[in-house]
Amino acid sequence: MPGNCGCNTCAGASPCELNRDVCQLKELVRSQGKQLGQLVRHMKMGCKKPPKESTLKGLSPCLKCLQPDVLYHLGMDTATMDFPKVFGDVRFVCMGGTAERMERFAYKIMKELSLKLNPATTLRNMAEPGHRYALYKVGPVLCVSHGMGCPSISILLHELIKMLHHAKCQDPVFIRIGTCGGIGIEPGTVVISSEALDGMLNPYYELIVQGKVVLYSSKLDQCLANELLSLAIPCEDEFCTIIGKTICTNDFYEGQTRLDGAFCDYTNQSKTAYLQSVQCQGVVNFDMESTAFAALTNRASIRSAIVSLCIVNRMEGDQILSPPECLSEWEKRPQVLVARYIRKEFLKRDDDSDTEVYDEVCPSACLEGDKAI
Ligand SMILES: O=P(O)(O)O[C@H]1O[C@H](CO)[C@@H](O)[C@H]1O
Ligand SMILES: O=c1cc[nH]c(=O)[nH]1
Repeated sequence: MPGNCGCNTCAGASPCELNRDVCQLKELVRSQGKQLGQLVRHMKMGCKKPPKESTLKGLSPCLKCLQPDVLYHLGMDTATMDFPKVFGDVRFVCMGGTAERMERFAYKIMKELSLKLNPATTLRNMAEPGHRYALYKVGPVLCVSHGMGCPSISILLHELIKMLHHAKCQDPVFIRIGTCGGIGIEPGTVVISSEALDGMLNPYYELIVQGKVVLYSSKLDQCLANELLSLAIPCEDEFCTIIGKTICTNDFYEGQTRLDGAFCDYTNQSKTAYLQSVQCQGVVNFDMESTAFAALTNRASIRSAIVSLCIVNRMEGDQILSPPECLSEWEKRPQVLVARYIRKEFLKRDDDSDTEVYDEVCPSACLEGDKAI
C-alpha cells in the first residue's frame, strides 16, 4: 500500500522511521562530501610541486654552507629536524614579549581556525631545549615569545628567518603583538604602528658591525597596517584601535623619559615638553622592539606589522596602575584584531580547506602527548 506521499518507497513507514532515514541519508551525503573535499585537496597537493626555495630575500650566502645549521637559542638544528616537514606550511609568525601571552594566543588561534587537538594533547613549546624563547605551532601559525628589547628580538628573528628559509616557507607575514606606553592615549587602546622610529625619531635600526655604525630602514608595511586597522569594528569592539608612529627605545625608564626609574637626571617639566613635542610629530606610543623587528623583517622582504596594547598614558603618569585582571583582559584586544586578519587570510587561501585534512599535515612534533586528531 502506498504511504502518505503516495509513493511505494515509504509505504507503511511511520514519520519516525522516515525521519531516521532522512538523517541517515543526510549523514551519508555529508561524509561523502567530506571525502570528496579531501580527495580534491590531496589531488591538489599531489599536483603541486613542493617549492624549491623560500620566498625570503637577501639572506646570507654563508647559509648554504652550514651543514647542519644550529639555531642555538631555539634549541633546533637542521640535522635532527626536518624543517620543510615541520615548518614548511608556516604563513604567519606572531611574536610578543612573554611566553604566557604567546601560548594563550596559540590556543586562541587554534579555536579561530577551528583546528582541534586530541583531548590528551597540549601544544608543545618547541623551543624549550633552547631555554630562551617559547615557540608554539598551530597549523600555519607560529606563536613565539621574544623577551624584552632589540637585542633579544634580533637574535630570535635571525633564527626564525633562517628556520623559515630552511623550511622553504612562502610569503610569511610577521606580526608583533605587544604592549606599549601610550602618548596621550587611553590605557586599553589598541595601537597599530605606522612607522618604527629610533630615539632620535629616525626610521632606522642602528647596529654596530665591525666597529662601524650601520643603519637599516625600519619602515613598516603600510598596506598591512591599514588592512589591520580596517578589521577593527568600532561599533562592536569594546576598545578603540588607532594608528600612529612608535618610538623604540633601549630602556623602559630613562629611555622613555620616566620619572620612576632608579635614576633620573631630568625634570617633570622637561619630560612633559619632550612628550608633547613627539606627540606633535605623530608619535602615539613607546615600545622596545619595533625598529629591530621592522628592520630585520624588511631585510628579508617579509611583510610585517605591530599591534600593541597601550597599558599606560604617559601624559598622565609613569607607573602601570591598572590591576592585573584588567591587564589580562585587555591583553586579548590586539589578539582579536590579529586573529581576524589571520582567519581572513587563512580562509581566503584555503577556501576549500577541511579541518581534518589540515590536522593530518600538522606534525606531531608540535604537540605534547598524543597525535592531533
Ligand atoms: O609586552 P611586550 O611585547 O614585551 O612589549 C613591551 O613591554 C616590554 C616592557 O615592559 C617591552 O618589551 C616593550 O616593547
Ligand atoms: O610604558 C611602556 C609600557 C609597555 N612597554 C613599553 O615599552 N613602555
